[in-house]
Amino acid sequence: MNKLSKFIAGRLRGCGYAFKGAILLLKTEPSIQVQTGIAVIMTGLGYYFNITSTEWILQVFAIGLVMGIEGLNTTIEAIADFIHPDFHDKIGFIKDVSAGAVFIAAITAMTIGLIIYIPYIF
Ligand SMILES: Nc1ncnc2c1ncn2[C@@H]1O[C@H](COP(=O)(O)OP(=O)(O)OP(=O)(O)O)[C@@H](O)[C@H]1O
Repeated sequence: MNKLSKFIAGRLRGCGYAFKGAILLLKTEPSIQVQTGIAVIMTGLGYYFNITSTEWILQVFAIGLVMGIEGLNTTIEAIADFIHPDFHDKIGFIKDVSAGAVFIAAITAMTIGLIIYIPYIF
């Protein structure tokens, strides 16, 4: 196998692991399941109100932002629990700021949603 084929095979294997990770998140993480439900509802609303291409881009971006950061939050929680299963102030801080990042993304997504849909509803 030459260098390029090895490189491509490695990237494809990486995509496979990443896909497996996304499926694991969907199967095991309640917050991701809720966010997937919200994403489906928002997609339905997008079709119902026939939102513009720019609004679709913003909506898809907002959904991806929240779910991506939630995935990272899950990872950080899992690492924290693995390296230090007992109670520790530092672990509490790490988990709190990680959850804070999800909160910021969620508020951003909610604001985008309100800016898009308020003019269609009222
Ligand atoms: N080992 C620990 N040491 C100190 N504080 C902790 C520890 N584990 C959890 N906490 C505190 O409890 C909060 C919730 O932690 P937990 O791991 O249950 O996350 P969660 O937000 O409930 O995550 P999920 O619902 O995604 O499992 C943390 O943000 C932190 O304040």
